[in-house]
Amino acid sequence: MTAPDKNSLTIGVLALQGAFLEHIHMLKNLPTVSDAIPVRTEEQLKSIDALIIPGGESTSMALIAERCGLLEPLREFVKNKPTWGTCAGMIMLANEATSAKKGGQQLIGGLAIRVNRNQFGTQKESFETKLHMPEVVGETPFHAIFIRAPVISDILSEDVKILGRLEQKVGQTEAETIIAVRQGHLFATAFHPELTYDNRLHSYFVDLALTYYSN
Ligand SMILES: NC(=O)CC[C@H](N)C(=O)O
Repeated sequence: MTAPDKNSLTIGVLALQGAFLEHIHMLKNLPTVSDAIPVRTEEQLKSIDALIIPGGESTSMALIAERCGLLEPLREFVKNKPTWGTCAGMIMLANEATSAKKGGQQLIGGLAIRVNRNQFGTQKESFETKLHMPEVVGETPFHAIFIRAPVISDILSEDVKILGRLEQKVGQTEAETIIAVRQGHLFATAFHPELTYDNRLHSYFVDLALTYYSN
């Protein structure tokens, strides 16, 4: 792995659709981030050390990425650069998705999980809950916002580590359902951490990327 010659990173946020500005604001407050930029072109993708794929609508994001010729460059990027998918971004990073758009939808893939889209129902069924994720954020629980969120229904490789589960049953969805995972340099969360004032998940991801490049 070619190490970027620095101890702070340029992080990109895929800015085709969805909640990308909020991620950029969170990243700009971290001392280990030298720059946080919106990514809309292959050139911008080449200039960053790590990427966040935000929440939004995975079907629209995939269509726009395809039209901009970004789908293949993104597939190459995630092979060896740290990437974090949140909500729709997690769907994009997954190798497989159920409840996908009729006729199928394009994914970037790379993360060996199967996700189920819109697990909790429509916008009305959005909810907030506390999550205990000690390996990610220490002992203080993280306040998580789920908006038409997916869940991780299956883990497809032993390399995938479970980092978070629902603590209680939500509607028809059982407690213990997986909502955060990591596979080496790839990280995925089913909720929207950029919509809180808590930047511990962003900090975790930047540390993951710094560690990845220093090894
Ligand atoms: N908040 C979100 O990112 C929602 C994801 C959306 N339901 C999708 O399938 O893409």
